[in-house]
Amino acid sequence: MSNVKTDIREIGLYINGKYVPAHDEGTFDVTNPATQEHIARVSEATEEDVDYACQAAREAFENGPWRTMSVQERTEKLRKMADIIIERKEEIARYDAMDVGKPYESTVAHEIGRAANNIRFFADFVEKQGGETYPMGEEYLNYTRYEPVGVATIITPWNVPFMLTTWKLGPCLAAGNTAVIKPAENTPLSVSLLGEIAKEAGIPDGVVNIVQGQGSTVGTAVTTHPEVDLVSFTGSTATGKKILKGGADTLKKVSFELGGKAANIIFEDADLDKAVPSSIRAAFMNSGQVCLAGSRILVQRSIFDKFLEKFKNAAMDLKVGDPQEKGTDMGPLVSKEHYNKVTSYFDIAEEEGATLICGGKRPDLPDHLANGYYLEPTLYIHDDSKSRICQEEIFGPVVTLIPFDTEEEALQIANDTDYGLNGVVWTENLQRAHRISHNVRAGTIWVNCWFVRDLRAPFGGFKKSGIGREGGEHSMEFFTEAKNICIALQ
Ligand SMILES: NC(=O)C1=CN([C@@H]2O[C@H](COP(=O)(O)OP(=O)(O)OC[C@H]3O[C@@H](n4cnc5c(N)ncnc54)[C@H](OP(=O)(O)O)[C@@H]3O)[C@@H](O)[C@H]2O)C=CC1
Ligand SMILES: CCCCCC/C=C/C(=O)O
Repeated sequence: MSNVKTDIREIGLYINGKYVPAHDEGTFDVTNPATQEHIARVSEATEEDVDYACQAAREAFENGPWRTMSVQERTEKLRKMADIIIERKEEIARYDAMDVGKPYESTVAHEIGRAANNIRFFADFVEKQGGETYPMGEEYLNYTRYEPVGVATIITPWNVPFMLTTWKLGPCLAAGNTAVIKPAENTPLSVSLLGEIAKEAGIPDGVVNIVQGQGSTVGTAVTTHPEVDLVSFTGSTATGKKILKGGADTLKKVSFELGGKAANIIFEDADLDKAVPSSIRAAFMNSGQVCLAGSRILVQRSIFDKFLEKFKNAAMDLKVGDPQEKGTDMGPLVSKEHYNKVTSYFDIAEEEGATLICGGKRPDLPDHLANGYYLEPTLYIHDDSKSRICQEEIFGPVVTLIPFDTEEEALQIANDTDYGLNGVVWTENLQRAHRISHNVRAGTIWVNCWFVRDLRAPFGGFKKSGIGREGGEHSMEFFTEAKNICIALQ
């Protein structure tokens, strides 16, 4: 079976270097959230398929050339993979636009380049990686090797399917592990291409495998399989807990990037010409379906009205529409189920006494988009930081403005959450910027900017936003076992 491209795409599982149907030939359908059109029929992995994929990954790890080939040879193949991703970036971005509803223009301009860079960066990283040596006088010498762990499961969410998968696959493969990837069921298209991309890059069969299907079945099977040594997961906190429990019996090593509810704190001395457009991006990029979204905007009372007016005008200027079209800022939400979840917060907000400033409904759109899951950028004001709209991850184009008076109050509100993925501070006062950055309990703090990424930096969450860190040496630490070798010299 090939990864055939017709109007309705037929997508197989990718196991041991081939696209194959499921054992029982079962499939599931994928729809385009912009229109509800049926766009793909995807093989749904059974437990036998998951077992076949995990065994293939194990065999490739133990007996294939991947783990033992020279770093130069391995990284050459990874760089080739990155080159192919760039060559095929339009196609990959079209796929993300089709099943996620992600605006094509920004995906092709930013996300796919980042995806290629995720692979290239870790190829470069391992090539430069050294080890430690600890001489014990003239008698003994210790030296350290960083060896691959084994078979990794990579589970990614629907909001950024391709880029987030490569963010894990890059260090996984660079370290010499093999992988079984399970993309989100709603958005299998772009990630399915990684099989043929790996093959073309010369990566041996069995090193990259892709199983498709539901989280509750295929996800559970692949994260509890005895041949799987480590699980790198990005998704919700609720699923993270299940994976941790399911992996306990076989002591799987885990790295979790989970949900968020970031505070974006705007002090009265902030440069609003920068803070407003950046806060708009933080609120509404990817229709707000972003773990790092600045969904709680804390604004100092003395500038509250001024900020509100500018922010509201900018939000209402965003173009909501067809993700395939140029100029679209916000596409639809990913699915009916998710649309229902997000819109349920409109009732919750009303019950909680929040003030609706704009949005809270579907936009008027042309007939061909009448069935899409679109929402207007939605803005509330609420001063109860304990309310559900201020506490829960809505994961849609819905943000709440919360007024504050003092720095202490801003910090108290910012930290009043179970999450701790990231925070944002806008101020021209250097001392205050440091103070706030040190005291917000989150894995990344952006000062006078948002979502600026250096792939060497640690990335991950405090509290219920994750376990472990990704990025540079942090990813490599997860995907390797450090081994000490002690040699008697006399
Ligand atoms: N911290 C970070 O870097 C990021 C975090 N996220 C978080 O991801 C979440 C959004 O994604 P969402 O899809 O709703 O999250 P889910 O946790 O529902 O799904 C994420 C992935 O896990 C799979 N999955 C679901 N149940 C299980 C299970 N029991 N065992 C194994 N795998 C399972 C899903 O498959 P299926 O879809 O088929 O059910 C999907 O592939 C948000 O909370 C967001 O904050 C998103 C991006 C970045
Ligand atoms: C629309 C892009 C959102 C990306 C969210 C997660 C980012 C992770 C990373 O940069 O590694």
